[in-house]
Amino acid sequence: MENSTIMIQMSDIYKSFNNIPVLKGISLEVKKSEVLAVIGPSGSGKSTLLRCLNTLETIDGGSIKIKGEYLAKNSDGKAEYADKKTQKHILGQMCMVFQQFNLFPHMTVLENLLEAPLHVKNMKKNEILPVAEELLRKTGLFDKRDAYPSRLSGGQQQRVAIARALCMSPDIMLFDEPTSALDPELTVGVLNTMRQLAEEQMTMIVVTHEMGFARDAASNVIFMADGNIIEKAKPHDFFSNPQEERTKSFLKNMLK
Ligand SMILES: Nc1ncnc2c1ncn2[C@@H]1O[C@H](COP(=O)(O)OP(=O)(O)OP(=O)(O)O)[C@@H](O)[C@H]1O
Repeated sequence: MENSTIMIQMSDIYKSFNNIPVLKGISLEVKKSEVLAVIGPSGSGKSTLLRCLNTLETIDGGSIKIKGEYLAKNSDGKAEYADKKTQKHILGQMCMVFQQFNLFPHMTVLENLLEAPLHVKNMKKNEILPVAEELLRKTGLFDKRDAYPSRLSGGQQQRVAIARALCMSPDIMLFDEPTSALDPELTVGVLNTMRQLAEEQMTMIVVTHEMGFARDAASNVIFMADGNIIEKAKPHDFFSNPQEERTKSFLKNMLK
């Protein structure tokens, strides 16, 4: 159940690629422990929205606040980013999981988990090892700890990617279509791991085409089309009684 602390606040976000607007004044808020599902047609700007949150893309206008701290501030209609130190501090609180798992192929599963805590956070191995092992147990991957990623199924690799992100103890997890590259039978394990995280009160934004997950694991759903948020609602209302025509026709196609 979400509480009232605002973890993410995006206000009036604009982003263009080659003068073509992709985000057209997006505003949203995510509260602590909220699971926000972002759905919408291909090209509507969902991935760009997430990528702007973790600075893989920069915004042109608007502001982004994470846990009350400005990552980017609106200044005369333009976005002005915080200094590098502040950015690093803010970004250290968020981890992102991608469609392609992006594991280090030359490292074992365990080494993948330990890499960032050891070399980004400068933690000691005896501090982080028990955390990593516990995460591997939780995601059902403990017996794979010494395997290389190429030996794992896509679903297992994605669960490693999630465990690796969690090893950084983030307050916020961003998921960009985490099951889209997986065969349907492999999505279940990944979605179950995400459901478990949601039950443990992790604050999450999940860009997904998995309507089942959005319906029963999300606390709120937004529908994006053409760079705008068209509709935002609680999952039950969103799926049983969408208000906007574009949402209705999207859902009709997706739930066919
Ligand atoms: N780096 C880039 N350079 C140029 N155009 C881009 C870039 N990244 C995204 N776009 C364009 O921005 C628009 C939105 O893309 P985005 O990936 O955010 O959509 P999406 O809703 O996540 O789509 P999908 O569901 O297919 O992943 C698309 O028209 C895309 O071609």
